[in-house]
Amino acid sequence: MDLKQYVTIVENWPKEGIRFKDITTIMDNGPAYKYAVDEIVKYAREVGAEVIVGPEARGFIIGCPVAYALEVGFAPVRKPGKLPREVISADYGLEYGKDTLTMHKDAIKKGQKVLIVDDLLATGGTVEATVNLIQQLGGEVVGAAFMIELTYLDGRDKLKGIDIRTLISY
Ligand SMILES: O=P(O)(O)OC[C@H]1O[C@H](OP(=O)(O)OP(=O)(O)O)[C@H](O)[C@@H]1O
Ligand SMILES: Nc1ncnc2[nH]cnc12
Repeated sequence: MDLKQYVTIVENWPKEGIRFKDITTIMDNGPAYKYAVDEIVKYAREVGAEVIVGPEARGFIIGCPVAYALEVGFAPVRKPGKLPREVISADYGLEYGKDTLTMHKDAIKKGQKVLIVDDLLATGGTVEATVNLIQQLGGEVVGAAFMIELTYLDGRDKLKGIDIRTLISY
């Protein structure tokens, strides 16, 4: 399937100069959504993922159905003040901003094989912070999977040593 045809490009959103890749037009198409999830499920099986970790909010849209299909758990990465119990934190930069990410302290077991799933790899800041969180908890990052990669932002440079799978690139 040519998944790219289902991505909508929105010019100058949320800021002047950004070409926003809107994935809601993948999600609202049943076969396209299923194809994207199934491709990441295949990859998750290859790398032996024991738990899926996904960053708020678009990482939930794609990460949760992957975890469901594999019958493994899903651990959310959230912005500060959202998780109710004891958390660990990591700072990161975005294509259009700066923020902090958190995870529950008991979200990952030591030595657990973790696959990070998100909709899109841009500068790599979100995933770099997510890797930091998983490693603080003693998890082993076995891969990172995205529907979309913005290759011109060189996100892979921040993720040296991590196996990366993407379905569409710009
Ligand atoms: O590679 P990076 O430069 O870090 O950018 C990629 C991240 O940016 C977007 O999330 P955003 O923070 O906009 O939050 P959202 O999912 O809640 O919309 C996207 O869903 C990725 O998580
Ligand atoms: N250009 C972009 N489109 C969609 N999501 C993004 N997250 C970071 N950069 C993005």
